[in-house]
Amino acid sequence: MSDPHLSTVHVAGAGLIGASVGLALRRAGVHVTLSDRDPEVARRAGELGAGEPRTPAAPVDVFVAAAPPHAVADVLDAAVRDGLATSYTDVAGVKAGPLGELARRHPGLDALVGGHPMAGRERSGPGAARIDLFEGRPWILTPLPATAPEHLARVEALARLCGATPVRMAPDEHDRAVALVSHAPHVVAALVAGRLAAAEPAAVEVAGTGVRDITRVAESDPAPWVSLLRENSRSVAEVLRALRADLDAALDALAALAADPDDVHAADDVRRLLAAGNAGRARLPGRHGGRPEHLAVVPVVVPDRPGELARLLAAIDTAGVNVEDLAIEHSLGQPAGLAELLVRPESADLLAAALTADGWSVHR
Ligand SMILES: NC(=O)C1=CN([C@@H]2O[C@H](COP(=O)(O)OP(=O)(O)OC[C@H]3O[C@@H](n4cnc5c(N)ncnc54)[C@H](O)[C@@H]3O)[C@@H](O)[C@H]2O)C=CC1
Ligand SMILES: O=C(O)C(=O)Cc1ccc(O)cc1
Repeated sequence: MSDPHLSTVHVAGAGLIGASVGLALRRAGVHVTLSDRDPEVARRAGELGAGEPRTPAAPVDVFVAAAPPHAVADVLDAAVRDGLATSYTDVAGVKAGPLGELARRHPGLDALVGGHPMAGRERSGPGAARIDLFEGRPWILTPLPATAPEHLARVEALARLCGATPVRMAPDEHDRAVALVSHAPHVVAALVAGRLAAAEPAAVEVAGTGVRDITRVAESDPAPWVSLLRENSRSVAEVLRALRADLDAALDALAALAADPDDVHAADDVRRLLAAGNAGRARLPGRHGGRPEHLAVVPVVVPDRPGELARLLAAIDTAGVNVEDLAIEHSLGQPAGLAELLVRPESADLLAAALTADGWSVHR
């Protein structure tokens, strides 16, 4: 199929996702107009460069509904009735409900393709928008049985212009997938973080990076998540029920160990639960949304003096090794931090040797 025509887009809902879409499309040369239920939000998004805050003068190539999930069906319904575009899509985190509702209101509508970019932040509003938010991320497209190929191709082109990789799924397949990889984990993160809210200060103060890592998304504003969980309640409940069975198994094993610390069966049950975690985590795609990346870690001690990190980066550059990621562990009052350099396994020995030769303390 030849490249679909895509030079004008209207984004309705100029918050985090809508404004990020606008920024990315404008960079790609697309003419973007914006609207929001709150005109001040559209004005602010426009000021930040996400598009022109006005109704388009003529039908656009694609209309993007970037409003909260519960509002998407009404926003798309009004746009379709007003004939605002050639193709229609949305970005909501749940698909079967809103798209099913729209298909009921417009039977046979062939111009609609559901969409969901798998990228976000813990903050909302246009001020949190990022031009590169979708770079290298999957953008799930959920065509309906009536969707015509030209509209699917046009919305795929929009996802690509935003830097994302389009992935096709059926709407209910999407809802089950995001329940597993996003919605249920969000609830669990919130529950774990919730345990900290009323805990003894002395306990919270010794928290390390582990609890920080698994509770990152618990920083999010609850309101949009209530909306998502309401719309995807069945699929999320299914994942949480399975998790409850795992928790019960962990509790049984711990009770057995409390009664008899030498109970080898109970210890093996605990080991199996933790090993299942290793297996699940190993299946997660890498940062670029591709196949799992098994990166090696090269930990290096960085003295707590000005310029040391820059000196380390220069040494890595000299070694000619590509660092895929970098994390720094540092405790206040400690004379040194630990930089964890993530590299492809075949480069780890080379980097460790080069840094050691340059006088760095490499912990391997
Ligand atoms: N926040 C995230 O991490 C992600 C969110 N999404 C989806 O993107 C959509 C928007 O979410 P965010 O940008 O995060 O929220 P946001 O709160 O930053 O922006 C939503 C905007 O929609 C506007 N709005 C509400 N009702 C409207 C209506 N009827 N017509 C026009 N505008 C309306 C609000 O005034 C607000 O400015 C949601 O459907 C969400 O599920 C998708 C991927 C990631
Ligand atoms: O933080 C993460 O892991 C995300 O992937 C963010 C995210 C949040 C909400 C969505 O609907 C989609 C993606």
